[in-house]
Amino acid sequence: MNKITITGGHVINGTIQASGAKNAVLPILAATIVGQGESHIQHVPHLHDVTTMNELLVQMGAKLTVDHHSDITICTDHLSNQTAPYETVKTMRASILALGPLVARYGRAKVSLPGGCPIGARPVDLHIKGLQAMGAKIDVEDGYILATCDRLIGNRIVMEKVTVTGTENIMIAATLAQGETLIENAAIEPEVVDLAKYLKAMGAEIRGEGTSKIYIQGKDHLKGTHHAVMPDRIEIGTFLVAAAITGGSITINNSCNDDLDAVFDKLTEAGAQISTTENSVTLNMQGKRPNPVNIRTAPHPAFPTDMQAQFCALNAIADGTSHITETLFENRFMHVEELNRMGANIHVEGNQAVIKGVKQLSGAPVTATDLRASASLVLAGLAARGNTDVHDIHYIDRGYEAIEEKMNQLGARIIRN
Ligand SMILES: CC(=O)N[C@H]1[C@@H](OP(=O)(O)OP(=O)(O)OC[C@H]2O[C@@H](n3ccc(=O)[nH]c3=O)[C@H](O)[C@@H]2O)O[C@H](CO)[C@@H](O)[C@@H]1O
Ligand SMILES: C=C(OP(=O)(O)O)C(=O)O
Repeated sequence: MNKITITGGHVINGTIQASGAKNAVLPILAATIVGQGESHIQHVPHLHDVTTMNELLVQMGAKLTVDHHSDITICTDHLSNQTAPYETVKTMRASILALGPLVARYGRAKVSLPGGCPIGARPVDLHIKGLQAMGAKIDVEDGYILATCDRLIGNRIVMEKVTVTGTENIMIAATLAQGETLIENAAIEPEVVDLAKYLKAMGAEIRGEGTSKIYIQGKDHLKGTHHAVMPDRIEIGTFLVAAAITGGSITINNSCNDDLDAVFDKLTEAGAQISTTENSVTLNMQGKRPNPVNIRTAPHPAFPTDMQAQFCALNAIADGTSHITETLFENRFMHVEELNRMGANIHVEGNQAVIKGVKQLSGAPVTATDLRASASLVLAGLAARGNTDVHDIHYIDRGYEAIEEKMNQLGARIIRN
């Protein structure tokens, strides 16, 4: 079941519910480590990465139960093992998020260095430097980060680059440190804010989340709590593009519209009509061919790199030429060659893709190379003439809950085989 077949040419039309955000639930699950007692987490999406993070916590000694379809209860009172092994970390880079919480709560952590990821080198030097600034002793041996401390001590940490999981790792660790930590040049992504909301409900004292300066006053203990995970803005963006690329219309309930300004702006520029209510968004493309849109990815609130591949697919059938510049990851254009196999005309020079829109893509066998590359190939398949087989589709299950069910509910023809 590692291939899906999309029969193109069916217009996306209808209503779906957004799932909980992958990039919020993963740090929140890691943050359960710093609490005592049970946490009840709602809107947990069924994703491969979530299963991996849960397995990691259970291997460490956490007690975890699935209460309803998407609610879990987790208790991390007795973690006898503070290791994140290579076998787990190599499939999910977010496992690095166990480092800060483990060393903060247990004074010890052994986390495998994340493996080379197809979208770029993705070092974790800033996670390490931040924890060192708080007094952790860190050695890298045999592919593992070994961190130890008596108790972390709050400090002023200036991040050399904006890093989302780096900010999250330090922020979680600082909640149990002695004294105050200031993270400067912090990431302001909505998922960092959702994590801070969870930590504050556990009793943490945090100010400034959502800005580039986050202040954390360390506490002796934190307790388990309730939290509902925020909606997945990248899933929402991807389904909006699905409607736009087929000339259709869609309403997505449980949307976080304030976090999607840059994506809405580009879809509007592409010719879509977008309207919102407090927690839903409706896009209508009225059967039109998209206008080409230029994009430059950058940290929030600019255009998200996790939506870049999907807009490559949209621009591939646009009426004109567009330029997409990727500024975050050095190797995030692997979908381009596959889109070209489907008749797209895209040329990559350095960190820029020049896309000459074609009237029609045609179905072809293609191979997914990473999570968002898979999404872009599915989107292209929806608009293409004939059948598209996307091989190595397992990547998509890292980040999209029940993607073929949701797409088929909207009129797509997708089967997994
Ligand atoms: C689980 C999760 O939330 N993943 C998201 C997170 O990844 P992730 O947190 O890994 O991405 P970062 O924000 O850390 O990466 C931003 C840039 O900083 C560099 N860097 C990062 C850390 C470090 O120690 N040293 C360093 O040089 C990276 O190589 C990259 O060029 O943010 C990315 C950028 O929005 C998204 O694409 C990912 O979906
Ligand atoms: C790159 C992504 O995720 P991760 O950081 O988990 O690899 C993504 O969600 O597009």
